[in-house]
Amino acid sequence: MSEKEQLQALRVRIDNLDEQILGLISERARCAEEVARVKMASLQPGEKPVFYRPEREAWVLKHIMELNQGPLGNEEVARLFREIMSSCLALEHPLKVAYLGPEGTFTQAAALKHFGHAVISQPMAAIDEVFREVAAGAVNFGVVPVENSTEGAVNHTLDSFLEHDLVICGEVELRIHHHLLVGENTKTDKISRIYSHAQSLAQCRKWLDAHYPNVERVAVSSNADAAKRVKSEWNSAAIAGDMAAQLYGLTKLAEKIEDRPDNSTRFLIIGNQAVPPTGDDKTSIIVSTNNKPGALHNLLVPFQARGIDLTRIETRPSRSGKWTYVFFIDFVGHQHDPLVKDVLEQISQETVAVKVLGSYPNAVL
Ligand SMILES: O=C(O)C(=O)C[C@]1(C(=O)O)C=C[C@@H](O)C=C1
Repeated sequence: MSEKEQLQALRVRIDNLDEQILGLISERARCAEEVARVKMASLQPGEKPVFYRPEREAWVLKHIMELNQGPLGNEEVARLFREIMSSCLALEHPLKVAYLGPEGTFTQAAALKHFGHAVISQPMAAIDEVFREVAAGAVNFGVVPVENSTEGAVNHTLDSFLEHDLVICGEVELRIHHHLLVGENTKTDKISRIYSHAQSLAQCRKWLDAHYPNVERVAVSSNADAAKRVKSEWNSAAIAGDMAAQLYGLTKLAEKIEDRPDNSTRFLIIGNQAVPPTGDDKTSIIVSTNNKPGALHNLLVPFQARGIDLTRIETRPSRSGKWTYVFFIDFVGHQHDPLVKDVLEQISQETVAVKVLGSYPNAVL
């Protein structure tokens, strides 16, 4: 067979497979519509339907990854199914999600990675605004950054939990790749200013010291804002990611300039809905202790005694008294697990206050 004939035969097979895939996706979507009808029909008076089920979504994605035998990688197939589920959920009920904007930020990329592209995503100017939109019920969920592997905690997010009564419903981790971006009018040999968010400038500090030691570094409100500014300036560049580059039509003068190749950011999904256990969960709590010697040690011993793994601990000023602190603690397990219930009971006896921010599935993707 000639190359042309071979390609033709293969394309006929692909067309045939696509038709079958389309038929199956449509059948799945009809099932999701049916699921929505069942959810609506079984509501008690005054009860609101819960269309989005993160525990079920986590199960579906893990199941697909377990079944997958290639040649596509696990992450790739999970991403495809994430989008199918996102479209099915939008048929049931379109989700509104607020994120730390503007458009083109890594937080938007995290929101789309977690919910898929069928959500209605709304950029907010500040982390606190994301919390307020969710608390007011203007959107179903919010997405905010909480920690970066190079730069540590995002304090605005931690502090917002002290002011709002919201639940953590999920987490998403994103590999952060920064690029040096320029516009079509930029004179690349005359760059005198580099814009980016302070955290991104910090994540690229060594690269900047080596390549642009004498260029002014200007911290702005987001990487997307940085990208927007360079469009109209001929002597400046921005550090931002792929989404911002695409959105503002910038080109990459240098790619992946972050100092650490494993640079990642963890984001939280905040909402009003408690998530049932999946068997692979994490719980986040805030604890305030007496300002006494050994308070932190006493707080941690009950976890150690039960073999519960702590995945993170952060300290922040409590805002209710000078030199008093609260601890943000993440650990493995769900608040309904007997062992976790037990540890929460014990620490609530030994501390001033314990607040469970939520139990949620470990990030699948
Ligand atoms: O199983 C459900 O409850 C559904 O609504 C279906 C479905 C899906 O498409 O698989 C859609 C949205 C939910 O977030 C979880 C799963």
